[in-house]
Amino acid sequence: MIRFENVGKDFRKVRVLDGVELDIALGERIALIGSNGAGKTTLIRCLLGEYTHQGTVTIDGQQPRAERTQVLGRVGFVPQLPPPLKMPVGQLVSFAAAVCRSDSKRIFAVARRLGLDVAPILTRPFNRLSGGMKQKLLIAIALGRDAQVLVMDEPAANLDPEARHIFFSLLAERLENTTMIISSHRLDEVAPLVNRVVEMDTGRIVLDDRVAEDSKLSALFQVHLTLARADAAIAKTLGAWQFADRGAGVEWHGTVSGPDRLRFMGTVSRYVGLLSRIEMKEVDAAVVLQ
Ligand SMILES: Nc1ncnc2c1ncn2[C@@H]1O[C@H](COP(=O)(O)OP(=O)(O)OP(=O)(O)O)[C@@H](O)[C@H]1O
Repeated sequence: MIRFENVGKDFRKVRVLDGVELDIALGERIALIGSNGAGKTTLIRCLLGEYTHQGTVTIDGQQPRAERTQVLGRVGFVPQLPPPLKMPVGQLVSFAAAVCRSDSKRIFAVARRLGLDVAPILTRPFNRLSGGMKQKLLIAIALGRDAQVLVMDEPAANLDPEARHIFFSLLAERLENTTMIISSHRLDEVAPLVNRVVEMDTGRIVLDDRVAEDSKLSALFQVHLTLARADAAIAKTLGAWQFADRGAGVEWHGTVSGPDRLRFMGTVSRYVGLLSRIEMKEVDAAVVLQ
């Protein structure tokens, strides 16, 4: 589906991509990881046809640079930083729907599932939305269409736990017929979403590995924590994960998305001295949890 052949890129004589070779099949979900400046965004920009480069990039045989309109019609993109657009939200969605041969209603429906009601903000300039609202709208634009390729740069970074769970469920609905590339600095953020990990360092691919898929993207875990004593800092953290206090600040209940398990454990590990019990059980996501 996607092929990078000996792709190189220089910015003012500085080598930023160097002989990148990568073949990605339909249905593969790639975590593109690497430290700051490794070349991830540059590789994505080459895939989107935004840069000239050495070597060849093809999406299903088409070259993004030469056939940009056709290729972009098939690629959904969620950028790491929202573009500074002053365009009103309604106009932006109509424009995106027209370019992607989709329909505004479909984009609005995805936004609504993510918890963003677009109706009251149709006339508001995009750059006046909050970070989370912008992210939800950009995800809705990318997913509210029939894209065969989804390219996402840290897509869930600004989402609250509930919206993250819905986002993972939306991705789960697309697994069969979509190729995904998810870029991140942190493997723990994206590893549960993917079946292959590609790591870059100074413009080269230094690791290309398969990942075992033993948990569904849409999985949900019920979590019960018992603390040795109540503590304001952990209460605030658990509150941000939408956990409920079930007993004097020491008994906490909540749900965590399957792909967020590692992230959740990482967060609570900061308070390991306070944890006297932790129980995590997979539950049917369709069941309404208390
Ligand atoms: N437009 C540009 N002009 C000059 N240098 C650039 C440009 N874009 C990127 N670079 C340089 O290319 C290198 C790779 O940058 P890139 O943004 O691809 O890395 P990255 O892996 O996405 O990093 P991050 O995780 O920090 O976003 C960096 O050294 C960066 O300074």
